[in-house]
Amino acid sequence: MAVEPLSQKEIEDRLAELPGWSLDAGRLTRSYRLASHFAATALVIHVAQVQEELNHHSELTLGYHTVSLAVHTHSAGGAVTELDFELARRVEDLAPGHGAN
Ligand SMILES: C[C@H](O)[C@H](O)[C@H]1CNC2=NC(N)=NC(=O)C2=N1
Repeated sequence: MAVEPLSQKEIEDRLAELPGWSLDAGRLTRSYRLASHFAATALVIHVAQVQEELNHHSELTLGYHTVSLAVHTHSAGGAVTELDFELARRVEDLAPGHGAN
């Protein structure tokens, strides 16, 4: 997968397809709310599994009933790349199964 930095327009175009995600301080970010702390913890484990599969890792934060992600591509000097969007799409696909919104 290419690790070239995406342009602002490329980022905006991709974000338009990912409701709930935004660009904050140079990172793709999203927060999910879960029904319980255990549900939030289960989502963290699932996301960690996908991150290991992709070999692409976010700053993954577990709150009381929340899970937050912030991701950019270290090997691209901290730019946002397609690898970040690939992770975002995978998490968007699995989150509903956890009752996340
Ligand atoms: C050695 C290992 O493949 C690299 O450090 C991977 C690990 N996870 C990563 N995660 C992110 N967000 N960016 C990277 O460049 C990256 N590189």
